[in-house]
Amino acid sequence: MEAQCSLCRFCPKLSISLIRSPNYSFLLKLPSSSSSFVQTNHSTLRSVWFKENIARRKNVQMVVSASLKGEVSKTVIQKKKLAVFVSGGGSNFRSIHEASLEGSVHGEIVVVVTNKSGCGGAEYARSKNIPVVLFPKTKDEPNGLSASELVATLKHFEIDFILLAGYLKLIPLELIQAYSKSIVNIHPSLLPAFGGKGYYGMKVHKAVVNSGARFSGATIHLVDEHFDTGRILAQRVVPVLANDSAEDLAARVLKEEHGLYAEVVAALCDERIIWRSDGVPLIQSKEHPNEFY
Ligand SMILES: Nc1nc2c(c(=O)[nH]1)N[C@@H](CN(C=O)c1ccc(C(=O)N[C@@H](CCC(=O)O)C(=O)O)cc1)CN2
Ligand SMILES: NCC(=O)N[C@@H]1O[C@H](COP(=O)([O-])[O-])[C@@H](O)[C@H]1O
Repeated sequence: MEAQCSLCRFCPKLSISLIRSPNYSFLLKLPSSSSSFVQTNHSTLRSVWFKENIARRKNVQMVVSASLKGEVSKTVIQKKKLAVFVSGGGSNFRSIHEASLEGSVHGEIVVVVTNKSGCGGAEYARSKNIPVVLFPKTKDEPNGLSASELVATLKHFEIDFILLAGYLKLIPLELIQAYSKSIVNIHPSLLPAFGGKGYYGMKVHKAVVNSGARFSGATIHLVDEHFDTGRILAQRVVPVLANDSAEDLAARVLKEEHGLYAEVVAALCDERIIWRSDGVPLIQSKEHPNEFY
C-alpha cells in the first residue's frame, strides 16, 4: 500500500511516498525519474518526526531528504532575520509582518530603517515594539546613521535579508557590498519600464496612465548600485483600464504588491532562490519543488 509519507513536508525538493514492505520497513519512493527505492525504517521516521517537532519550537525548519544511497539527511533552515526599509505608509511592511506572525514567512522582522522618523511605517514598527533606525544622516534627520554605522547596526542584529518597501533614498554601495544578493526592492511597475531616478510612488502610476500602456504591475528585484536596475526576481501584472486614474491604478497594483512580496520573502526565508547560469534568479515552487518560476 502506498501512503503519503510524513517525510514529504520535510523534503519539498523530493516527492517521496512511502511503501510499506512485507518486513515492515519503509521504502521511500523517489521521484518518478528514478524507479529506485531507498530503505529506511520506522525508527528513522519516528526520530525525524520527533526532531521536527523539537525543531519547530526552536525557530528552525527541518528539511529531510532521502538520497539515492538511502541516507536520510536532514537540513535545518534557521529562521531568517529581516530588516525592512520604509519611507511612507508602510503597507508592504505591514503585509510582510502579518505573514511573519501567521507563519507563512519563516522570518522575523527585527529592525526597521527609515529616512523619515514620523512616517506611517515607522509608527507601525514602534506600535509593534520593533526597533527603528534612522538612515541616512541629513539636515532633517541629524540623528541618522552613516553608511558604515548602518552596516555595523545591521550586522549587530544579525540581519539575513534587507527588504526595501517604499524606501526612497539610494542604497549606498557599502551596504550593497555588505549584503550581496540579499537586498530586494519592490517597485510599482513592470520594470524595466517606468523605473529609475524620479520614478516613485504616484509619479510611476501617472506616467503609466499618461503613456497609454494597457498593462502595469509590480516588480521585485535584487538591489544594485543604481535605481531599479537589479536582477528581476518576480512580477505580477494588472490591467490598466480605459478610464483609470493614477489613484485607481495605484490601488490595483498595491494589492498585488502585498501578495507578491509575502510570497517572495517566504521563498527567500525558505532558501528557495536558485540562480540560473546566466545570472537570472528563479524561485523554486514550494508546492512543486521540481518547478521554478
Ligand atoms: N541602490 C539602490 N537604492 C534604491 C533602489 C535601487 O534599486 N537601488 N530602489 C529604490 C526604490 N525606488 C524604486 O523602486 C526608488 C526610490 C526613489 C527614487 C527617487 O528618484 N528618489 C528621489 C528622492 C525622493 C525623496 O527623497 O523624496 C531622488 O533620489 O531624487 C527612485 C526609485 C530605493 N533605493
Ligand atoms: N520606486 C519605489 C516605489 O515607488 N515604491 C512604492 O512605494 C509604495 C510604498 O507603499 P507602502 O509604504 O504602503 O508599502 C509601494 O507602491 C511601492 O511599490
